[in-house]
Amino acid sequence: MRSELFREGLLEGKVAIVTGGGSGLGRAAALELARLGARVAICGRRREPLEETRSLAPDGAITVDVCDVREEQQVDAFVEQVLERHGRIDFLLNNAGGQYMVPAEDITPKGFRTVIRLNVEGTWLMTHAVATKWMIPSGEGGKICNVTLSPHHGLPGMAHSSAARAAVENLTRVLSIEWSRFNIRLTAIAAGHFETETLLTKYPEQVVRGVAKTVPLGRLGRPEEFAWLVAFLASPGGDYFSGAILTIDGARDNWFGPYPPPGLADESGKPPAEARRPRA
Ligand SMILES: CCC/C=C/C(=O)SCCNC(=O)CCNC(=O)[C@H](O)C(C)(C)COP(=O)([O-])OP(=O)([O-])OC[C@H]1O[C@@H](n2cnc3c(N)ncnc32)[C@H](O)[C@@H]1OP(=O)([O-])[O-]
Ligand SMILES: NC(=O)C1=CN([C@@H]2O[C@H](COP(=O)(O)OP(=O)(O)OC[C@H]3O[C@@H](n4cnc5c(N)ncnc54)[C@H](OP(=O)(O)O)[C@@H]3O)[C@@H](O)[C@H]2O)C=CC1
Repeated sequence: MRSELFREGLLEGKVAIVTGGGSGLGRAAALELARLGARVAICGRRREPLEETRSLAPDGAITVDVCDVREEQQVDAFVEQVLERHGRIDFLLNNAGGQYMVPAEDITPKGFRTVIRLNVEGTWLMTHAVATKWMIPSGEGGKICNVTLSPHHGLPGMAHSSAARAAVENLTRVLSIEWSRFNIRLTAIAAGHFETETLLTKYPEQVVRGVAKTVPLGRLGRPEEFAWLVAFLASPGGDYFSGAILTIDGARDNWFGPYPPPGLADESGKPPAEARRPRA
């Protein structure tokens, strides 16, 4: 299948890594990069979903490795394997991540560490390995894109993850400065609510039922909308983006709920305006 948006061969010759490529946003991104001609290496903890992603891509476009991004030795071995196989790495999407929903007072020290370790340490280990094994010594640089969370003003029930994603966004900013001398460009995509299978099945039913109503556009994002942004960043169109946090969330960061709020609009859907007072 061809990309619905971009020209064929746009990413010919490029090599990309997508962590967590076996499902949801990671799968959508890996498939779009592969459709555009990139060779894509995906990883995750379970082989089966990764193989399924591979089976959906053009023959030979996607390779699969089991790798837990929290484990330093596995990350090193994975990156070395990709370099052995493909000889270069142009683009890294740190998509593997997540959390569980829980009131903050019920987060145990182990639970907090678990979420920080996956999102912050996992992202860091992969970023550091790709930079030090290829992007810096090759002299070629490259692009690294992290996945974070919108809303930035805090997501109740996800205190651990809100903290972790803020850390990843600042890491993105500081590395975009430090590693500009190596021509490494870093961005973060702050994703709002996307209709992935995990989002629709992992969280409590009442949360899933109501989540679109917390988005001004009134709907969840579609995985392909995320994948198009990733492909754009990987393409020459993304060459001058660095240090930027790109929020893709149907305006969720700026408001909590559909706009106009229910009950406030007139019959045509128009929000109210105050009457002008006569001048004294
Ligand atoms: C509206 C939503 C917006 C959507 C955003 C998205 O990101 S959608 C996409 C989202 N996608 C994802 O999130 C995908 C990736 N997420 C994951 O793999 C897991 O959610 C993970 C981050 C917990 C890591 O898993 P793991 O296998 O490494 O860890 P483990 O299972 O072995 O747990 C270790 C410790 O964590 C704690 N703890 C864990 N769960 C709960 C709980 N429900 N309750 C309470 N506590 C919990 C507990 O302390 C446990 O230790 P214990 O008590 O067992 O000794
Ligand atoms: N869907 C949404 O609305 C939003 C999603 N996000 C973020 O976007 C990313 C993708 O989300 P989504 O596709 O919805 O969720 P998924 O749960 O489908 O994706 C997470 C992927 O990461 C992999 N993964 C998890 N832990 C590890 C690990 N330790 N090492 C390697 N791979 C791992 C999982 O595979 P496996 O279990 O086999 O390891 C899975 O394929 C996540 O970071 C998520 O938090 C952010 C905001 C909103």
